[in-house]
Amino acid sequence: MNLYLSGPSSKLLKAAIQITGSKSESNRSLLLRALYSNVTISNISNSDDAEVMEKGLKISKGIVDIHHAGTAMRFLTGYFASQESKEVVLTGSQRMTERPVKVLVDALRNLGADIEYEKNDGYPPIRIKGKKLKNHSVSLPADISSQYISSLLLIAPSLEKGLELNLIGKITSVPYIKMTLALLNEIGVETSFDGNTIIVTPTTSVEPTSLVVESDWSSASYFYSIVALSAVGTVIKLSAYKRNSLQGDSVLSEIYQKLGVYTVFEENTIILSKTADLKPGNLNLELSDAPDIAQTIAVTCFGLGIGCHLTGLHTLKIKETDRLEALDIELSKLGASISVTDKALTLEPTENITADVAIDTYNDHRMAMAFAPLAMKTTIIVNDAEVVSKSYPDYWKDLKQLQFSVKEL
Ligand SMILES: O=C(O)C1=C[C@@H](OP(=O)(O)O)[C@@H](O)[C@H](O)C1
Ligand SMILES: C=C(OP(=O)(O)O)C(=O)O
Repeated sequence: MNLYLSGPSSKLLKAAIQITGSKSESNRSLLLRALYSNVTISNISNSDDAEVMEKGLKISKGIVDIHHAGTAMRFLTGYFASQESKEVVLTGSQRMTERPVKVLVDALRNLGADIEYEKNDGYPPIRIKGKKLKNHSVSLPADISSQYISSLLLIAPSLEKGLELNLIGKITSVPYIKMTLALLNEIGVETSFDGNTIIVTPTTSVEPTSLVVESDWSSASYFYSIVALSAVGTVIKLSAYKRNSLQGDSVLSEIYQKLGVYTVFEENTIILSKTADLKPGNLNLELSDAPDIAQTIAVTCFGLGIGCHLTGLHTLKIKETDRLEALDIELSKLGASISVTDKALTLEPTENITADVAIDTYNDHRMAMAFAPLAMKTTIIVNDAEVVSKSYPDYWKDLKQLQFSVKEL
């Protein structure tokens, strides 16, 4: 499905949108519920990634296909490795077979797991024979993906002696590790994170706990972008958010203030207002704590005609696509002056945006969602627009609510 988009006739927007639950919090909560049956969950994400996670957790034998869901791949690897009597082959989309799992598999093997590669060493598909994991201490590199660490932490309290992790190298995507620990704490598991060492106490049962998933901040980023590209006076309300978010992407409220978007909290709603037409000379940001909002920010800056220098992007090459390359190609088509390395992106200020360009999305939901706000400035085509369902199935419906014209080609 390719979509032709144009923005609302008035650039002064007023709207209120309910955003689905965080896929990161949902997939952690689902795993914890599978381990501790008296955990209940509300505001769970309606995304494909949460759906494949929920289905995967119910399978005991045979093939578990998690499609494009990185968290499901990594979290289920730890889960199945520690579940006696289960034997599965965990696999996913073509792209998933190119996303590395070696660091996690090595760590689990060191704990005693039985995991074999079905095709290429270091990559899915993998055959996992569940076992009681005997060891309780392991070291692993922490600079490639935090999902490996979260996977180990999620099963940690169910291990006989708990778990001690020694993290090697510069820890990446730290807020996601803290989110995992916070959710463990919420169900009553004791943890500590001191320097490079994380310790999780063994826990056989937990008190009945109801986990309320906060709505997804990465999904909110596209509305921050739309507000930044709109006229002064625009107000968009998003729910349901928490003042003390576990999601690192909540840093959006600080970042977009530099682009004239002011955020206030009112109960469980964030109110985004365009208060000024700001044009900072150049936006310099280090995003290793919030990699998923890099595409949104790069596209917003392009739409505003300002330059940016984004660093800390070393994880982007192994996500749904090589996001640095994809941004380079697609922003260039629109007339951007952009350069990328394997961990940074630099955009020069440009005045003009080429109209009616068809943006390729590379099976990456965030390519589709990050480029759509440019319809505030020009007409644009988004190819294979259905990719958004990975994290935000209602995205196009919600843009229509903002009076965007969304037409199938
Ligand atoms: O743990 C999580 O829920 C996630 C961690 C991040 O991945 P990396 O740790 O691989 O950067 C992030 O990009 C992904 O969307 C979700
Ligand atoms: C990187 C992402 O997801 P995952 O790694 O879970 O596939 C994402 O949603 O941007």
